[in-house]
Amino acid sequence: MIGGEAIIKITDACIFQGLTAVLQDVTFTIDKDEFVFLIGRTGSGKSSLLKTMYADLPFKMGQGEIVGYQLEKLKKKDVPYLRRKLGIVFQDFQLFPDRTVAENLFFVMKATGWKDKAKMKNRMMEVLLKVGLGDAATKMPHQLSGGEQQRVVIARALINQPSILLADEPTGNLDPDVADGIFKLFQEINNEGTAILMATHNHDLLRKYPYRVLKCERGQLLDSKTSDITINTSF
Ligand SMILES: Nc1ncnc2c1ncn2[C@@H]1O[C@H](COP(=O)(O)OP(=O)(O)OP(=O)(O)O)[C@@H](O)[C@H]1O
Repeated sequence: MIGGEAIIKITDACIFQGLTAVLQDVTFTIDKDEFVFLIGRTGSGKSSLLKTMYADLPFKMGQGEIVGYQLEKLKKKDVPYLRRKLGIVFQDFQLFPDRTVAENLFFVMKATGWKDKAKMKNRMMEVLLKVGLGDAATKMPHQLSGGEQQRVVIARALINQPSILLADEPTGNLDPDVADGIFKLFQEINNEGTAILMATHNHDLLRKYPYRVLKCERGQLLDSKTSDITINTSF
């Protein structure tokens, strides 16, 4: 186990897409309760880094520990357990369009070992209330706005009380006002003790909220804790 309050500790890692090294010498730590932005130009490696964190891409070099799992030693059978401890808000993890919101949430619960119907129903309502959608359980995704659908995706990510949320462009396709609401929801979740690592291209958010920044640039990962990072250029 990693000491202190770290939830993610990556040392000398290399992030690969196939045989191509997308990022090299990646070293960073994220503590419990931290909110961290992940930025960089399109194609610079943000999604690849996040995917490596939840074992969608193999961890081939260096050491990595996330929510108590050693990434370099991770077995295929461990992956679902790792993912249970992470909340993942990704654009390619969207809702099933032909199932209600409740069915979408129950699907994840069943897949992650929930069995007791009453407990499942309670938890479903809890996470929907948390994201401000207490009346959405019986709706189909297409009956919800883009922002509301994103809230359901966040509710789904919260089901198993993750200690960190990994989010890839969660405000990407939303109007600025709606995006702001979604961002505030992430802040609330963070204030209640869940760490957040959020990839974003949204300059306004970065200017408005001076959280720590990790930046993918020319095959390296820069950290605002230790380097001067410009957020105005080279997105
Ligand atoms: N499935 C894949 N197979 C092979 N190469 C990939 C794949 N996905 C991404 N890449 C490559 O890996 C590099 C990093 O891509 P990645 O998607 O991680 O960037 P990103 O910073 O998330 O970009 P964006 O801001 O556009 O989402 C790019 O050169 C990209 O072309």
